[in-house]
Amino acid sequence: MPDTPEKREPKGYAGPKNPPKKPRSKASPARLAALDVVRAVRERDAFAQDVIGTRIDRSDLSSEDRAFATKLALGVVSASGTLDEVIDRALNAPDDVKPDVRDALRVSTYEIIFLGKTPHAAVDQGVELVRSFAVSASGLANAVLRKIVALRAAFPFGDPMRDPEALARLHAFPLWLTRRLIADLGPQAALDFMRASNEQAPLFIAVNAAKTTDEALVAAFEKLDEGLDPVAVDNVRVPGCYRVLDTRALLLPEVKRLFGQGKILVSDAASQLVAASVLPERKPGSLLEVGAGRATKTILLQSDAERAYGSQLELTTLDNHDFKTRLLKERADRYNAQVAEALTGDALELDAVVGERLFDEIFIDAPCSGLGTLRRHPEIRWRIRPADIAEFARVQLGMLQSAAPHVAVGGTLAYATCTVTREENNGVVKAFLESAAGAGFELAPINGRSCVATRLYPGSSDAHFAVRFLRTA
Ligand SMILES: C[S@@+](CC[C@H](N)C(=O)[O-])C[C@H]1O[C@@H](n2cnc3c(N)ncnc32)[C@H](O)[C@@H]1O
Repeated sequence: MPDTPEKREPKGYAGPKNPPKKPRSKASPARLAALDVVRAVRERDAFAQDVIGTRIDRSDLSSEDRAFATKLALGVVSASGTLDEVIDRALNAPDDVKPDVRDALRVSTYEIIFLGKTPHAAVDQGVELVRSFAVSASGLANAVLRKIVALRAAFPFGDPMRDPEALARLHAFPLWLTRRLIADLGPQAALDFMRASNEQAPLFIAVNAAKTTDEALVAAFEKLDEGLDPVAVDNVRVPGCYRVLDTRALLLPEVKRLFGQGKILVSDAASQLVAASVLPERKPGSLLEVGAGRATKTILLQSDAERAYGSQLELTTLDNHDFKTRLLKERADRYNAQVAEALTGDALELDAVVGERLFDEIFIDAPCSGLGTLRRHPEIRWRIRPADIAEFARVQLGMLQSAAPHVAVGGTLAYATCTVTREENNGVVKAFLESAAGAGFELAPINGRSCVATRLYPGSSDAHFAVRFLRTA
């Protein structure tokens, strides 16, 4: 999903316009923190992870409370549409419930329906949560939550094996998206995808070869007695990628120092796989990275270049947001990733940005629906609309067509997304190859296959997609 500055928590942001009054209730601190996040995500159209970063990670909650608050907040945002449907079934006049009361009901309904919380505790805590900011609504909360406890046995209100609506409810997905996933991935992979989207994402780090070595990093973690597993995705070892077995390791001062020194960064394993896989066997003379954002792939590409070729690439980056280009420069600097030129401009009008320049490789990290990252971006699930997917596909195809004339003959054009819809992946590839701009390009193998297409299943990396086209004429 494209992100914009106004969706993020501004620096020094002190909280919502109408922060919940100091609790006069017995709601637990973790639930109050989760409610705070859920409310901010709704009111500010914010990203849950960003709000969790400011409101939970930096709070003085105990580590257990932080973990529970995070799980609750991510779960409630992920399931919000389904929670609303359940809440509405228990209300006589759904439209009369104020949004902040509904937020609190969502938290408790999530506990009742999806976490199997004991009825008494869930109702009690839900009422206390509402009482913490709206004493007058605590009676309503009590009545609604009791009805929801009674509804729990019938959830998902149908047979998920036969009824897509029940299947969608069971995994807290919009019905249209459930149908689309089944059509695009097949029933079993769609089911795996939906299940995995509701689980916590594993934590992967990348070793920045521009600053350190795998050996040094592994030794540093061993010294701290923290487990690291080397990662393979689809049987391909991802260079420099490790899974951190205990996420609390990130709180250790020694590990924080490694991040501060730019020796490691957090990045999903599939994202690391894509960066490593789009580099050709022989070092290209120049590479243009389109959709460079805040430099994560820029850093990975240069780190992989150090590994593969022993030196960094002549790398130009492009993004259409100036604030991202500024962030990219700062971040690339910290990670010692060399950027020859960081451009801001529209990749749909590449001629206007780079004139007649040719590159040995152009890599498009395309804006997309982001469905492969639902565990980390739970708000996408209920914000995305079918029309958005068609619009992403239009922009993606436009980016490829605009980039094609700027690839030198014999060079490569790589295209990546972090989504699973056929329309944005194979659909765009096909449309490009069939278009006039795609004449002279053919699909080139990537890791010995026709594409990278990582799947989402419990414990997996995110779902990413990548292809490489070779310019032959
Ligand atoms: C998938 S994100 C890139 C993530 C980034 N490469 C990273 O690793 O962090 C896609 C990026 O494309 C950028 N973008 C969207 N439309 C664009 C356009 N027309 N021209 C240039 N960049 C665009 C967005 O601002 C966003 O940063």
